[in-house]
Amino acid sequence: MKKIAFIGAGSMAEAIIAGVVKNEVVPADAIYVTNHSNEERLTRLHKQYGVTPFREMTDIQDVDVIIFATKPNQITDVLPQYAALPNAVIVSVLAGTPISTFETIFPNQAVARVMPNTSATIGESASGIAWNTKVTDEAKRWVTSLVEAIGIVQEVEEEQLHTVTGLSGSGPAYVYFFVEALEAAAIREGLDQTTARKLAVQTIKGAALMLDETREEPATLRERVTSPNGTTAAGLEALREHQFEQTIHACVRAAKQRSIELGKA
Ligand SMILES: NC(=O)C1=CN([C@@H]2O[C@H](COP(=O)(O)OP(=O)(O)OC[C@H]3O[C@@H](n4cnc5c(N)ncnc54)[C@H](OP(=O)(O)O)[C@@H]3O)[C@@H](O)[C@H]2O)C=CC1
Ligand SMILES: O=C(O)[C@@H]1CCC=N1
Repeated sequence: MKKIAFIGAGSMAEAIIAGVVKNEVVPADAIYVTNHSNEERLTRLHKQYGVTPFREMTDIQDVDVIIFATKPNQITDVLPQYAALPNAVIVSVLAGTPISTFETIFPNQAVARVMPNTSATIGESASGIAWNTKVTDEAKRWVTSLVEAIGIVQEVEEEQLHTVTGLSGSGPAYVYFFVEALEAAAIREGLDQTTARKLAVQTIKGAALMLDETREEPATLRERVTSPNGTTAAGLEALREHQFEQTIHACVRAAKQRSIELGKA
C-alpha cells in the first residue's frame, strides 16, 4: 500500500485528492495533507475526504510519494523541511518550477513534474508529465497510474510543460470564461439566465464529447454545423472579424510566458 503526502492543501491539491479518493487509488487515510496555517481547511478536507492532516515530519517518515502543491513562490522556503525523506518519489504540480529546483534538495531522488488541471476533481484532468533521470520504470508506472486516476496524461519534454500549462493547466478557466461570455451575450439577446446557462453548458459538453467520441477533426465537425450562408457562418465571421484565432494565440502564449517567468523567479 502506498502512502502519499500533500504539501499544500489548496485548490489543486483538493482537486487531486478528490479524484484519487473517488477512484480509490489509495485508501483516503493513507493520504496525508499539510498546509501553511489554515487549520479549518485541513479539518474540512479530513471531514469531506477522510484524508489525514499532519503537522509533524514524524507522521510521514515512511511516505512513498510527496506531492508538492504550494504556490511556486512558496517552494524554496518549503523544500528544505522535507530533505530528510530520501526514499520518497517527488511529484510537483507547481507551474513553471523546474525539476532542477527539486533536485537541489533531493539530488538522488525520482522527480516527476506534472501539470494537471482542476477537472481532476471529477477525474477529467488533462495532465502533462515529465521526469528526471532517477525515476525507475516501477515509479513511472505508479505515478502515471496516480495521475491517470484524475484524468488523461501525456508525457512531454520538460520544456514543453510551459505550453501545456498555457493550454490545459489554465485551460479550464478559458472555457469557464467562454461560458460566462456566451451566457452574458445570450441574456443581452433575450434569454433568461437559467435557460442561457443550461444551453451553454450542454453545448460545451456535447461538443467536447463529439470531439472525444467521434475522433473527427474539429474543422470537420465545425463545417458540419455551418450551413452555407446560414447562421453559424454569420457567427464565425464575426469571430474572425474580432481576431478570434489571434486572441486565443495571445492567451496561450501569455500563460506560457508567465509559466517561464514563474520558473525563473
Ligand atoms: N489551481 C489550478 O488550477 C492549478 C494549479 N497548479 C499549481 O498548483 C499549485 C497550487 O495552486 P493552488 O492550489 O491553486 O494554490 P492555493 O493558493 O489554493 O494553495 C496553496 C497551498 O500551499 C500552502 N502552503 C503555503 N506555504 C506552505 C508551507 N510553508 N508549507 C505547506 N504548505 C504551504 C497553502 O497553505 P495555507 O492555505 O495555510 O496558506 C495552500 O494550502 C501552484 O503551484 C499552481 O501553479 C497547477 C495546475 C492547475
Ligand atoms: O494560474 C496558475 O498559475 C495556475 C497554474 C495553471 C493553472 N493555475
